[in-house]
Formats: sequence, structure tokens, C-alpha cells
Amino acid sequence: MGDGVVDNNNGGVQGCQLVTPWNMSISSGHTLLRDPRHNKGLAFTERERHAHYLTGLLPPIISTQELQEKKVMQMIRQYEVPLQRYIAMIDLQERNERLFYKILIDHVEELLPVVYTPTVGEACQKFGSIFRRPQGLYISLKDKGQVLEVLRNWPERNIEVIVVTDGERILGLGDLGCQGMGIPVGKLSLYTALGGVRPSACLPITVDVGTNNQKLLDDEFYIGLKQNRARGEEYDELLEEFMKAVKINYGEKILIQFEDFANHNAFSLLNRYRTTHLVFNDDIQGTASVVLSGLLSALKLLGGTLSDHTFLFLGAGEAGTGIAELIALQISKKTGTSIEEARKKIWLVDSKGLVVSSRKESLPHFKLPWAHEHEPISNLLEAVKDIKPSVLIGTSGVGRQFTQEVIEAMSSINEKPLIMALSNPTSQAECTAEEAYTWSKGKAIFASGSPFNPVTYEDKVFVPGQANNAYIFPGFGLGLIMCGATRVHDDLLLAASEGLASQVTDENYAKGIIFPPFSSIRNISAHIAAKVADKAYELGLASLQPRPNDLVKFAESCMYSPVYPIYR
Ligand SMILES: NC(=O)C1=CN([C@@H]2O[C@H](COP(=O)(O)OP(=O)(O)OC[C@H]3O[C@@H](n4cnc5c(N)ncnc54)[C@H](OP(=O)(O)O)[C@@H]3O)[C@@H](O)[C@H]2O)C=CC1
Ligand SMILES: CC(=O)C(=O)O
Ligand SMILES: [Mg+2]
Repeated sequence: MGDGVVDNNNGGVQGCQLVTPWNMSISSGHTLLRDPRHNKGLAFTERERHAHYLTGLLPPIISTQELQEKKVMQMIRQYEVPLQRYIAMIDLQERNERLFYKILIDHVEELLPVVYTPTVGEACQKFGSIFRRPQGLYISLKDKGQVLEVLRNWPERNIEVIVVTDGERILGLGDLGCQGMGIPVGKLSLYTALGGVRPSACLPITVDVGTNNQKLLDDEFYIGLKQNRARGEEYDELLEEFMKAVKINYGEKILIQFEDFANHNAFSLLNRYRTTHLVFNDDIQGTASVVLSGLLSALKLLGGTLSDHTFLFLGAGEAGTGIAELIALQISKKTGTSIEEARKKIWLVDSKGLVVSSRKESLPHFKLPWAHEHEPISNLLEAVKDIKPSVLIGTSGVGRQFTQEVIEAMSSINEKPLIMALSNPTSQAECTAEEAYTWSKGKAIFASGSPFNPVTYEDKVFVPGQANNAYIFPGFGLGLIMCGATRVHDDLLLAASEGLASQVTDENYAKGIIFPPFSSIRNISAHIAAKVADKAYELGLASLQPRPNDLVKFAESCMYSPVYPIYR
């Protein structure tokens, strides 16, 4: 993606002689300094500088990685605008990959909101303007018939995980088209930082089938195809070609994570490929697993079992119905009741009101299991008063829907209402942490998709949890990869939920926290990975033989380290 004026007829720059772009294959000297995977900047030792033709290309001082880390953190903290911090982090990733990951791992609680939600949302919205070097692989409608060739342009061969989006439902921000690339890039950074998957094994992909976002179509800096979204056969054929090409290029065991597709494609893609590929949809399944884990933990504070509770969702799309289905599955397994019976404790509200049987004719297939017999109810407050849920979960993608009346109604029904405002980014959260604690008069147990700071209410400090699939997918993916899993089974998601819930300590519970702190996420991911792999072995889905005895230790041993290697 050069800045020159390209002459489309001969592929060259107008008025210039054609040249061959060439490079040396072993990095040394200037090339080594410009290679983010191997660059150490000022931390190259005297011996390395001498051996690799770096003498004179760096100032004389030799730094440590720790000192570099301190310097970068100082620089990042000086930026007050979150997007500036995001750009600084991406610049670092493109300059010195190991330093980027060392910093992200060591300051995960501080930097997660920078490289991930909420800031990544703004980065996607402004992607065209902040775009510097391309990250990830773009496959567009123009590549139809040659998707395999495009995949082969990616410089790495040993890919283990792909996160792919078509950009139609980026967080709760809607259709951002090709600019959705920020999401697979961000998710895969977390695969490495939080789950320990090697960066070179991660491939972010955006499938560009156009956008229906008129603002982007009118934007001169928009980087994607300037056309409306392809639908139907044209869309399906490109995705089919993509899925086939991925398997041809990377083999049977390549893990594909679908991310931020709109629900009309998300469910059908998952259903189409779950039996032929190692795939999962993070928004449907990863989210379900993290929320179920939060519920299992919350039972320690609320008492009772899952089946003693009544659940009400605002939002009946991917996240809402995905979570609802996994809760029902867990209830059904634990109580021995049928899944249909288990579903009766779970209710969903969508943009047209409570999902009920009289609406069946007009409901999409994924809402049908939730269309219980009930009078129609048109709004959330009435639904809360009528259904009397103990757990209220927001998955609408629309901000500030949990009004004071809604939270007060939840608090009058329950001694400790559990309220989850899962929509991202922060602007789309159904309520803020402060609103949840203040309006419930300190009674609520609260978690949100994007982070909120602790809140002081009547001299007591309340620490909100972050219910985000980022707790699950890195460890889940590591578990699948390390045991050579061949397919994703719902029981693996249940195992991941239990793995995460088992990491919440008594100290956390004493503070009312239902998710463990992100500061210990690598340890948490190793435990999730072990649980997932263990279940995969039990179900006959793991191909790595023999089964390692200690799966937690094995997971830890598979994890990427960002510490600089010493070059010969
Ligand atoms: N915390 C986390 O880890 C995750 C959070 N999310 C967040 O969840 C949100 C939703 O994602 P997803 O489920 O994929 O999106 P979908 O588009 O699949 O679903 C959105 C649902 O919300 C409903 N809805 C929209 N507006 C309203 C309204 N005003 N009142 C009531 N219901 C409404 C829609 O109704 P209808 O069907 O009638 O159109 C639909 O059922 C996003 O903000 C996303 O960021 C998603 C995944 C993970
Ligand atoms: C977290 C996430 O996956 C989402 O908001 O879409
Ligand atoms: Mg998502």
C-alpha cells in the first residue's frame, strides 16, 4: 500500500521505471532493525551489534528490555487521548513485537482498554485516517476464484489460528466494513498476550464484501470496497471458497474464530462449518462461556443453583441467544431435565419486546426456542416487573437501556440483583457501573463488557467485573491448539466456563468480584486450556498422542515468551 500514484494499466508508478522489490532472507544490519519480529532496539548487546552489522546504526548505550518497557510506558501514559495510546501501541507492535507483548503482558489491566474495547472501537471507526502499515490479510470480492493465492501471500506458513470478520457488526458500532480489521488484529494480540499463542501463528483476516455504511462509502479515506454488501449466493460462494482455501493451505487443524459478523450470517456460517472445520463463533459461544462462568461464580454470592434463578436478556441476537443456550445446557446437564424445560427459566426481549409464542411467525430461527407462552410485553421495564428475573443481562448493543426504573425494579425484587451490561464499547453499555451501584443502593452485583473503574457508594468501594469473552477465547484457543483438537463441541465451552470460575478466589468473592483479575490472565488461560484439552481427550476430539499427564504444565510450556532471545 504505497503512497504513490498507481497506474492501473501497467501496475507501476506513473513516469517511473519498473523495479523489483527484493530483500535479503537473513536479517542483519538495517534490515534487522526494521524487522519487528527480531528487532530489540537499544537492547542489542555489544556482541550482537558486532555480529549482525549493527555497529553505528544504534547509539552507543545498551539498554535492557525492562528499561525499554519503563520508557515506553512513560511515553504512553503521557498521551491523554486513548486513540493516541492505541496508535502508540500499534506503532510499537510494528517496530518491536517482543517489547509490545512484554509491555501488554506486564501491564495488562492498564493496556487492555487501549488495544481492545473500548479504544479499538474508535480505532476501527477512524481506521481509514489512522491507517499506516497494513496489518492482517484482506480478502475481497475482487479475489473471488483466487483466494488460495491471496492466502499464500501471507509471509508465515505455520498458522494455527485465524480470527476472521466481515466487519458488519463491529462491537455495538454496526457496519464498519473493511475497517473492522482492527478487531481481528486486536483479538489476535490477546491470543498472544493472554493465551500465549505465538504471534507468528496468528492470522487476522477481513473479508471485504462491501459495506452498507453510507458514511464510509462517502469517505474519501475509506480503505474498503466502495459498494454495498454482497448478499446471498455471492456472499456464500466467497465464504465457501475462503473456508476451503484455509484448510488446503493450513491443514485440518487450523482454528478459525468467527468474529463480529452480523447475526444473519453468524449463525448460518457456524452451522455450516462446525462439522467440517475447527471453528467457533466468539460472539455466540465465547461470550456464552464467559457469562456462564460469571454466573457459576455469582452463585457463591447469591446462593442456590443455576436452576433456582430466572434470567432476562435485553437483546436476542448472537450474544443473547448464545448465552441463553449455554445456560440452558448447563442446567439441563446438572439437573437431568430436558433442554426445553431448562429454557423455561430464560426470557429474552428484543427491539420489538418480549420474545413470545404469538410472535413465532415473524421470528428468525435462533429466537424460536425462547418464544415462550406469555402475553406480549413491549418494553423492558414491564418485562422486569412481570417476569421478576434475578439476573438481568444486556446484549442489545444499545447504550443506557437499563434505566433507573429498571435497576430499581430489579432491586425491589431481589436482595442482590445480578446485572450484566455486556454491550461494547463503553458508549453502548446498557448502564454504567456507577448507575448500577447507585440506583440499586449498593445491592447489585455488576459486570460489564467494557471496563469501568471502581465506584465508591456510601463509603464502600465496589469493584465491577469485566464480563468479556477476552477471558475465554485465548485460553480456549490455546487448549484446542495444544491438544490438536479436530472439532469444537459445546462441552468444551462448559469446561472453559468451569475452568475460569475455578480461578476466582475467596479473596475475590469477599470483594463481590465474580471474575478473577486480568493481572493473572496467563495463569487463568493455562487452566482454561487444560480443562478444554482434558474434555477434548475425554470426547475423543484430541489428536495429540500420548495425552500429556499434567495439562496445566503442558499449557504453560506451550506459551510464547516475549523475553528477548540472545542472537548468536
Ligand atoms: N461482553 C462481551 O464479551 C460481548 C459483548 N457483545 C456485545 O453485545 C452487543 C450485541 O451483540 P450481538 O448479540 O452480536 O448483536 P445482534 O445484532 O446479534 O443482537 C442485538 C440484539 O439486540 C436487540 N436490540 C437492538 N436494539 C434494541 C433495543 N432498543 N431494545 C431491545 N433490544 C434491542 C436486537 O433486536 P432485534 O433482533 O429485534 O433486531 C437483537 O436481538 C454488542 O454491543 C456487542 O459488542 C457481543 C459479544 C461479546
Ligand atoms: C467482545 C466482543 O467480542 C464484542 O463486543 O463483539
Ligand atoms: Mg465480538
